[in-house]
Amino acid sequence: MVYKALTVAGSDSGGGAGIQADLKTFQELRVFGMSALTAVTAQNTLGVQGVYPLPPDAVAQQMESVGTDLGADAVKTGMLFSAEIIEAVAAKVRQFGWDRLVVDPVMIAKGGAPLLQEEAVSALKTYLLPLAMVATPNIPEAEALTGLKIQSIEDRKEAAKRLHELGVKHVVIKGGHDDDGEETVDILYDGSEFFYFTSKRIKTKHTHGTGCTFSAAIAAELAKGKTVQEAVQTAKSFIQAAIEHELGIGHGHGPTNHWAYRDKQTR
Ligand SMILES: Nc1ncnc2c1ncn2[C@@H]1O[C@H](COP(=O)(O)OP(=O)(O)OP(=O)(O)O)[C@@H](O)[C@H]1O
Ligand SMILES: Cc1ncc(CO)c(N)n1
Repeated sequence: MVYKALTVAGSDSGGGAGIQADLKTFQELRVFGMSALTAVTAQNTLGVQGVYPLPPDAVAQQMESVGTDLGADAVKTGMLFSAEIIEAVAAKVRQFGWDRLVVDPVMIAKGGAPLLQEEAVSALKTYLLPLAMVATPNIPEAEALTGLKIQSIEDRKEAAKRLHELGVKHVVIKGGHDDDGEETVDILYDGSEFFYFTSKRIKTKHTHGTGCTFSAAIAAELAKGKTVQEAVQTAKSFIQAAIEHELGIGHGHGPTNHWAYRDKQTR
């Protein structure tokens, strides 16, 4: 059986985040990867040097090409840049009935460069999040989407409930940014229960693209027909291995190691 996943995201020339992280992750998890590019970024481990969005029609046409021929068992979105691109992407998701949809609401790169225009946040809430099977905000993104200030686990649970009310079926609020403590905890809310995915916090500066890789791994597992809980568990193990076995390349915040999870399985 060949499982297929489509990523709708931006290109990271440095190869650690965006489309490149997504396709590498799909491949590592034995899922055929396809892409619709939303923007080209000139980017490396030191930061983002340039952002060149594509016309919304070009994004829609790439999705149309995939949808009318190959089809997709799961779809994920990453950097979408503008309200116009968000509307175009949501329309195609509806047209093809892509219900195994993971929305990673990418807003700001680690170095502070904006990857989503501020006025596009409401478009994300209106058009795309209601279609999501899973959404994976980090803490600052969950704050921007809900208007809440998130400090405690209780605050994160409240934010998850608010996002569920927008129509997101499963909300994962990631704990990478909560840098106290020895553990990272990702919280999953399915509308009735909370589930916790905990791992040892790794002390490293090489975390470029962790969010992209994590959400791509969820999409890959959903493409295989796994449940959301199973998919999040595999994604957590995948990103843990990728952070733990850092590559140590570039002069700034380096990429994670996309082949580490497979190495661990086959060793
Ligand atoms: N230092 C760390 N040690 C272990 N796991 C981590 C660490 N940092 C992040 N993670 C995990 O990586 C995943 C992504 O979380 P994070 O909050 O960093 O996403 P993000 O901010 O959206 O990433 P980015 O925007 O850089 O792509 C989560 O599963 C989180 O628990
Ligand atoms: C293209 C792109 N998408 C997402 C992120 C967030 O990590 C990034 N840095 N670059």
